[in-house]
Amino acid sequence: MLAIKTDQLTKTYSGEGGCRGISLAVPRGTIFGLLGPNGAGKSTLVKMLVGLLHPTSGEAELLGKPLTDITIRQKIGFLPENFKYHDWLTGEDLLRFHASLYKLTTTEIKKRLPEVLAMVGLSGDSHKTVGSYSKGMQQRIGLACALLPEPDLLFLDEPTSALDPIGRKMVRNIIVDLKNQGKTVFLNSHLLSELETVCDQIGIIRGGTLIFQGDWREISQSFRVKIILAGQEVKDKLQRLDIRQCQVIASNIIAKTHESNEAGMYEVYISCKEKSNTPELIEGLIEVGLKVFEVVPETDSLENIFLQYVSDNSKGR
Ligand SMILES: Nc1ncnc2c1ncn2[C@@H]1O[C@H](COP(=O)(O)OP(=O)(O)OP(=O)(O)O)[C@@H](O)[C@H]1O
Repeated sequence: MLAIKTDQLTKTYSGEGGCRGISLAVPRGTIFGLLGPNGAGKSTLVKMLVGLLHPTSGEAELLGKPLTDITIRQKIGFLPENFKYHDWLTGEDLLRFHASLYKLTTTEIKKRLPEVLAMVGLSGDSHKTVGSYSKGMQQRIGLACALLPEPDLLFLDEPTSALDPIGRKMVRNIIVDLKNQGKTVFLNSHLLSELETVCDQIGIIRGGTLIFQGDWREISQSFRVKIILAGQEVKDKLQRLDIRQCQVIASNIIAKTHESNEAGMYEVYISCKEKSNTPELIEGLIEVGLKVFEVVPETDSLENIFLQYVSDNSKGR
């Protein structure tokens, strides 16, 4: 069962910008992270999905219903990127207002208000006006509004941009709890280290086009080793190195031991298909007469993969 399904979804602004031909499938009960450089089209896509923008073309379904079915919005929570709430309302008033938009009953409001305030850590501040809240508190109350209807699908656009590390952890916990309850979370964030820890799948968007969707761990299977070594004719020897499944990515001299450039201490990055290739690699380096001082395994991070995708011309326009 899919929580989100889009088919060639497109939104352009007078024929420019926005995003084009987005075909996406997000399974229910998962956490999906959308990544992309500034101006890539992430917010445009989210705004179309939550009904704030009409697509120029293409189709989409949320929780099995077409975007045009507005009843489904009662099951959807949304925290916008540029949140700006009514300054003069208290936190509680704002929640009541959103509860009325969601058409929650009096009984549901009575139960849900204290629950969401506790979830976002604002129980003691609900009587204060939103205008007196700090930016982080405003983001928290926005999240509380999005959580009000116990959403089956929650869209969070940069949910932690104003939060301190404690607030970020709180959001992470909320997201993981929702997933454990079978809900779906669609996250838009530049904080890749956060996405890395929670997301089941990611989508990478560049220049308005979706250039990757899937489990980022599957494309991070190759791993690198950083090796500090020394010797004569290091570059030649590295070129002659013939180790199965291993490839030298870069070698930089970090200290000269003689006047000649040919001898010195080098920092070498080598990619290996599998971790089990490492002993063979070290043996190979020693066999060609190099002295190995340090071997540091480096697993690919989501940040590395993202940078590689958005800078690689072969992977999108
Ligand atoms: N209202 C608008 N009118 C005209 N162009 C727009 C409008 N909104 C967005 N765009 C353009 O569409 C493209 C995608 O913008 P969008 O805000 O969706 O990107 P984003 O990935 O969310 O960026 P960021 O990470 O900076 O928030 C950009 O080129 C932007 O200039």
